This record gives sequence, C-alpha cells and structure tokens, in this order.
Amino acid sequence: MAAAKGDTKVAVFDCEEDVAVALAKYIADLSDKCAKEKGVFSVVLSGGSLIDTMRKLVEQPFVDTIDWSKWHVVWLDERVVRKNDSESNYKLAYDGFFCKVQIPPNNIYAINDELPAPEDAADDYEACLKTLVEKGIIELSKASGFPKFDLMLVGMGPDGHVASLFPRHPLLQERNRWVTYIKDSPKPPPERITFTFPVINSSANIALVLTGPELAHAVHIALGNQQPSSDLLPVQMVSPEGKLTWFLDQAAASKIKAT
Ligand SMILES: O=C(O)[C@H](O)[C@@H](O)[C@H](O)[C@H](O)COP(=O)(O)O
Repeated sequence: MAAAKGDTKVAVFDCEEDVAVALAKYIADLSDKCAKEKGVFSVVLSGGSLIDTMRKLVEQPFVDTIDWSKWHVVWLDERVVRKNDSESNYKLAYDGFFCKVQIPPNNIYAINDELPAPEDAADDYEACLKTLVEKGIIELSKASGFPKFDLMLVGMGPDGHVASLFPRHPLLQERNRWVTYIKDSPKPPPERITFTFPVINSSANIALVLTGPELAHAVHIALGNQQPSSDLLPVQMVSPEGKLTWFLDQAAASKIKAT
C-alpha cells in the first residue's frame, strides 16, 4: 500500500524484510542522484533498529554499485559515551555498516567522545556541522538558513520520539540551535546530543523507518486521521522542506489500516 499527500509518501510493506529491501533501493537511488548532480551525498543516521534495517546496503548489488566515496555521514543524535561503548550509536553503525562498505573514514563525523559534558559535545558537533557548510559539503536551506541534508534516516520510539526529542520535552521548541543536548532522556542513557527540529525540517529528504507492533499506536496517532492535539508527538512534528517517505511494515501500520 502506498498513499501520497503533498510531498509525503506512506509505503507499507508486508514485513520488515521487505522494508529493508525497499529502503536499500531508495537510499541507493538517492545516493546515485546526489553523487551525479552534486558530487556529494550527505546522510544523517539515527541509532536504534535503523542500522539493522539498512542491512541490504552491504549486500549485492548495492555494496559494489554505490559510490561510497561521495558519502558524508553525521548522526541525528548520539549518546554521550565513548565511541567503543556498547551504547554508542557510532559503534552500532560501525559494526553493522561502516566496516562493510568503503566510505572514506574522514567522511564519517562522529561526536568528539573526549568531551564528557553533553553541552560541550553539542557545541563541538554544531561547530563540526558549520565546518562542513564552509567546505560546501552541506548546503544551507535558502528558506530556513539551517543545514539542508540530502537524506535523514529517522527511527522512532514507541512513545513517538525521534532523534533525542521526546514527547512534551522543552527541546521540542528549540528554534535557534542546530545541535542541542539532553541530560534527562527517558530512554537510557540519559545524556545525549541531538539535532533540533529546524535542522530536521530543512532536509531535502527524510525517511521515517518504522517497523514492529510496538510502534503501531504512535503511527496511528500520526497517520490515522486523528483530531490534531495541541500536544503533538515528536514524530508529528517531522515536516521537511523536501520529501518525507514513511517506510512501514504491516505490524507498525496495523492500527491505521483499521481507520
Ligand atoms: O536512542 C536511540 O536509539 C536513537 O538515538 C534514536 O534516534 C532512535 O532512532 C529511536 O530511539 C528509535 O530507536 P529504535 O529503532 O531502537 O526503537
């Protein structure tokens, strides 16, 4: 099932395996387009189950046909831990993805894990993004003035959080920073850095990759013709300048199908 609304597409697949296949093709096509048109493909990764759902990219035909040299990778959010810590989103992506493809190590921008204070780590990562803008690797949105990434790959928690932006948290209202920090994340570990909504919503493309029955309730709230509430879930605040594609399996979509 695929439904379209404006620049939003909702694609529902029979199972998580089919989501993984479709996601690989979608990422490979965007990578080709950006590599040919601009010579750069800027990609933002989440942590969590997303990395596993990207697993088809490290298989044929993609692993040998994607021009990995054009990829530049940053994190939508990161836990403030050492890179070799089992909680690190960098480690998750390294073990499941980077160690199997040929992205130049210098094009992978991890947080500085020598900065133990989340506020310092957030400042440092924002400075890193500014350097990438100065080098012409990331463009700024003409509309918002915030960085405009080619592709953001976004997961969601059962509570509807995206990045490290949690329901009813004051960070949902941040309008100035590119990268901010949280010390009271309800999902452990508590200390994290995260992109803000102005950056998320300046993206050229966002893929919301949501699989599993535990996400069905939040998906239903976001897509199920509910009356808009003043207390929007973070996932409902995802509204990019460019294109938004929802990749759902039947389990995640089970409650919207009934409406
Ligand atoms: O803390 C994390 O794991 C990530 O930083 C976060 O951005 C992730 O995308 C969501 O929490 C969904 O995670 P799951 O896909 O594991 O539910």
